[in-house]
Amino acid sequence: MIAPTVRQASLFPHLLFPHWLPVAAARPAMSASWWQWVASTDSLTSRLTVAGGTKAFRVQLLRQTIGLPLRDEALALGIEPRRYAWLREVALCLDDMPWVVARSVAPLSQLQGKGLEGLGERSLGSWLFQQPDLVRGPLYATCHQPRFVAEQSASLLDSVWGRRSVFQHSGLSLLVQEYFLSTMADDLGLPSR
Ligand SMILES: C=C(O[C@@H]1C=C(C(=O)O)C=C[C@H]1O)C(=O)O
Repeated sequence: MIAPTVRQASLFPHLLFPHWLPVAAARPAMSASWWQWVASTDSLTSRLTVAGGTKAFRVQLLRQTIGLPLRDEALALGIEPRRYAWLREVALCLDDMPWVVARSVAPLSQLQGKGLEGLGERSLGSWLFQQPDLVRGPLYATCHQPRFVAEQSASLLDSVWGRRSVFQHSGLSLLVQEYFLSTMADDLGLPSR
């Protein structure tokens, strides 16, 4: 594959981007404003709450079930594709306007005793970032649209940037995939890429 020039990467990222790139490799195609969001490693819930100002932050649970992960999700978690997993899809909303949609995946066999099944509309981040031994793996970025399963998630598919990483905590590997929507760009005056 011939390496794209910075100009090509910024003009036609969809054509030149493999699905997931290490976040630093995606930087030439990303504005500085978006880099601040996509490359951040602290809690997205906290950042959205602050950025939203007086807007009310809410986690809208779109779907939470047991099912088979997508092939690239299983690869990211280092599990067999045919292994059942905990699947969670949410929209992170400010004043009921979705700014981010997220899909998280964890191997079912690793969930015992973690209490994640009862998370409901509490933010996964509020649980994750309380774990003292939490380790976050490298961040990857994409400009491709998310592949969600829940119908209402699919209708939200207007992602500007996506990112994902694997969190490790006491024997649990949790893949968290977050897609920043154009509604967030509009509300915060962020660039289109
Ligand atoms: C990982 C975090 O949790 C957020 C909340 C999620 C949820 O409730 O399912 C999913 C992804 C995150 O954007 C975070 O706040 O950084």
